[in-house]
Parts: sequence; structure tokens; C-alpha cells
Amino acid sequence: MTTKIAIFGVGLIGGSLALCFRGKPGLKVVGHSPRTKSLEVMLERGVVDAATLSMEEAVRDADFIFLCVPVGNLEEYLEKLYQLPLKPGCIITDVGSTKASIAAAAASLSRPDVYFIGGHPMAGSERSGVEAASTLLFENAYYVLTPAPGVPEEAYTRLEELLQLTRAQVVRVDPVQHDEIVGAISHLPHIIAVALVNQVCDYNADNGLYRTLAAGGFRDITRIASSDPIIWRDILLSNRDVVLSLLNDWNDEIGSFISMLEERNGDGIVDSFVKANQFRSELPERRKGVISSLFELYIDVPDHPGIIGQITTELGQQNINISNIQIVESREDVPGLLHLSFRQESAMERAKEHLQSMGYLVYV
Ligand SMILES: NC(=O)C1=CN([C@@H]2O[C@H](COP(=O)(O)OP(=O)(O)OC[C@H]3O[C@@H](n4cnc5c(N)ncnc54)[C@H](O)[C@@H]3O)[C@@H](O)[C@H]2O)C=CC1
Ligand SMILES: O=C(O)C(=O)Cc1ccc(O)cc1
Repeated sequence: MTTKIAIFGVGLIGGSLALCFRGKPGLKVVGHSPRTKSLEVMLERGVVDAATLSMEEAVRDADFIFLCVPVGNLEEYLEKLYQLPLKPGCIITDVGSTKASIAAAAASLSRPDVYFIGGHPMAGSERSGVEAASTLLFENAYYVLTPAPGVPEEAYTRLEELLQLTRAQVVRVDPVQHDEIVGAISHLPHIIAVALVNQVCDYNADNGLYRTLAAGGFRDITRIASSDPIIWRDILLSNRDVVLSLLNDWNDEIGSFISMLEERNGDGIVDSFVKANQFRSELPERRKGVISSLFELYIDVPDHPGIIGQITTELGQQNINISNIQIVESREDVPGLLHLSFRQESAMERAKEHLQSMGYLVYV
């Protein structure tokens, strides 16, 4: 018996899920896109077993349907799906970064023969598209599931078991609570990163030294400002009320810094840093080092002991000098992306070629 998995939106997240499922015994992965070119790319890259322009064909006899399109398109896809013939017992899930709006849409579309279970893998990056997809993306990350009321435990367990292939840790969360928490730890930080980059961009228009000197800390805190504009437009509009309330609180935080500076309140500034240091040190993941380099590579690395040593030893044997190493925090809990810096472009190029020849996914 083959288990069929249909994936709509084979980009960074849909493509990474497809890679986790594809080639596993008894599983068949079918990708859908409304664009012929996208079908060609997903087949060429070996991300799916089959690809189709037809929604009907994609979902025919499917046991699982993953909606991996931007948040703003999820509802329209769900509505269309609910009008198609679907296999009884089929599980429909999504990967959207917000959960309350899709949960409400699913509730208004109830259909007794299929189950909707909202989902959100808490892993990703500022990159997008199937080109950035990786089997390692979700390894050891949290994967939130928000089952609709009335979904039988058996269906929830079936999805949870399939998701073991992503090596993520599944966690059940209420959709409204999800949006409040993820608003604070993901949506607000994206806005802050973009606002900060744009503030400096405006200063830089008058004096190019801003860009020249911006490195290290500025790059660290603003990596997520390079995220996809459409994906983020949809996320922020979908979680608008939560984000507006968070921005009000943010104004208060910034307001308190303004007051402390106006009043030359050194103790208050120290207290703020001490409080932040304390909370940050309790986070499950730690940022390493500050990077100020010229030529950089990013490498997807599995969460295996010794993997970083293996890569650096390999490069050492090739006489390639690394000037700095950083494990990029793009997910909860795990190192997933290795950031290597080189003083010379030729060293970066040689490292890239060598690591690619060893089968690593390398990004410049
Ligand atoms: N980027 C990230 O790190 C994370 C994103 N998500 C969520 O995953 C979903 C997909 O995001 P990514 O994979 O990052 O984006 P992506 O841009 O890499 O992939 C989106 C896919 O949907 C397709 N698509 C776009 N508009 C479409 C439309 N109107 N109709 C049909 N297909 C369309 C694109 O061609 C692409 O294949 C979003 O809902 C996002 O909120 C969830 C976790 C992490
Ligand atoms: O790149 C990062 O640090 C991210 O924050 C990636 C990300 C983007 C959207 C999500 O819903 C979850 C994770």
C-alpha cells in the first residue's frame, strides 16, 4: 500500500518537506504548482516523484495534503480543496506562520470525511524557493500542530508519525496562543530588523560610510530583514491585531530607553542590559562569535556530533584558511547552518567547490 502525499507550494518549506518524505518506503510525493516552469524545476531537482498542474490530480487518493503556499493564499486553496473529491480520512495540513486565521477558515468549511490539522514548522530561513530546500531544515526543530476540534486522535497520530521523517519535535498548541507567542518571537523581530535596516539605509543615502562600517552585530541582528517580502506581508496582515498590540508594547520599551537617556539614568540602562542578558542566557540556543569578514559561505549541516570538526579538517587538508566560523541561529535548538568566513575570495571559491564535491549544500 502506497501512502500518497500531495504538496501545494513546493518552495523552501514545501520543498524541504518533500525532500524529507521522498524516497522513503511506501511514500509517493506529488507536487502541485499552477506554473509549468515550477513543475519542471521540482522534477529536475528530484524533490518530488511526480508533479502536476491539476489540483484534482494532485489530491486524487492522497492520504496527506500539505498546503505550503503564502499565508494569504491558504484560505483560497482550502476552499478549492474542500470542493474536490478527496480520499475519506485524508488529512489536510498547512505550514503557515500564523494559525488562528486558517483554523477559523477550516472551521467554517467543515467536511466530515476529511480532517484539518493546522501546522507550523518552527524552522526556516531568510531564503526562499525550492532552490533553498533542504532535508535538514527541520531536524530537531519544533513543529507546531493545531488540530481542529473534533479531529480524532487517530488522525493526529497519523500526521505526527509522518512528521517523524522531518526529525522535528511535534508539539500541540492552541492556534490563538500560537499567534500571540510567535508574534512576539518571530513577527515582531522581523519588523524590527526591517525598520532598523531601513533607518540605516536612509542615513547611508547621505553618507556611504554607514554601509561600509556596518558589519558584525548589525549583520547578526538584521539577517531576517532579507526575508521574502510577499511571505512576510501575508504573515503580518494575518496576525495584524497581535502585531499591533506588540508594536505598542515595543513603543513602551523604546520609550523607556528614551526616558533613561534623557534623565541620564545609568542604573536603569544597566538594569535593562542585566535583565536581557539573564533571559537570553536561558534561551535553548546560543549565538557564537561576531563575524566581520569579507567572503562568506553558508553550509547546511546535519545535527551530528563532530560534523563541524569534519568540515574544518577537510578544508585544512586542502590548505584552505578559514577566518571565522559561526553557527547561524535559524531554528530552535539546533545548529543547522554553518557560516564560514574567508579573508580571500579564492579561498572561499575553493572551499565552496570542495564542500559541494563532498555532497554538502553550499550557499554564497
Ligand atoms: N520562510 C520560512 O522560514 C518559513 C515559512 N513558513 C510558511 O511556509 C509557507 C511557505 O513559505 P516559504 O516556503 O518560505 O515560501 P517560498 O516562497 O519558498 O515558497 C512558496 C511556494 O508557494 C508558491 N506560490 C506562491 N504564491 C502562490 C500562489 N498564489 N498559488 C500557488 N502557489 C504559490 C511558490 O511558487 C513557492 O513554490 C508560508 O505560508 C510561510 O508562512 C513556515 C515556516 C518557516
Ligand atoms: O530565519 C529565521 O530565523 C526565521 O525566523 C525563519 C522562520 C520564518 C518564518 C517562520 O514562521 C518560522 C521561521
